Amino acid sequence: MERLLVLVRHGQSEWNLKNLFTGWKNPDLTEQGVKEARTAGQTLKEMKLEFDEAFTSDLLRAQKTLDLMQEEMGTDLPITRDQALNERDYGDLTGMNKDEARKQFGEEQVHIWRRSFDVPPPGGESLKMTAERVLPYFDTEILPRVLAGKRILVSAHGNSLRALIMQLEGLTPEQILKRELGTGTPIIYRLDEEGGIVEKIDLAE
Ligand SMILES: O=C(O)[C@@H](CO)OP(=O)(O)O
Repeated sequence: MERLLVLVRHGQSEWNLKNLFTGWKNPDLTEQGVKEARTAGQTLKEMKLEFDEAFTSDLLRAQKTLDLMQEEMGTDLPITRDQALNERDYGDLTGMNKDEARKQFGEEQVHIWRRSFDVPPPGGESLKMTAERVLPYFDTEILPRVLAGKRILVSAHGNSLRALIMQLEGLTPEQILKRELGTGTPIIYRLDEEGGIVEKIDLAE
């Protein structure tokens, strides 16, 4: 039985390009983001990976990434969209330029908001809070399917995927916060019957 789980962060969005805190805002992909998504689909096709179902967030950039990947793979998978997989909510920082925020609040404070485990940005979610909604969803909706032999593709976001990867790979908060996920770069996992990792191929490495 092939217990295949592939995670992909959406391609570059307009707000990634403008260096704005994005969170639950809904910008589209840039031209480069479209290319990244297509390349991700082509790569999975070249690797002869096949899927039974796909999951994505409630946000356009992740949904569109999945659609473009499917176009390249020539598939029409059943898709489940859920806001549990959305990006971390950046609260009051949403829409602010990341360099401007550093000038206003200081480099260290902004780093704490972006990459500490349990300090939320004002009015937003910490990675811990993000994990508290992503992981129950993963554990009830996605993992059981993978363990039952369904091959699953997940298109989501930098911080919602960090939460997933932290659990999957058994990483500490320090380890996961150092891990940056490239846009449109799939990570391929094959799991054993208990959800342990048998094989991991990170196309960014
Ligand atoms: O702005 C955001 O929503 C995220 C992802 O682009 O940013 P960060 O890398 O700062 O968590």
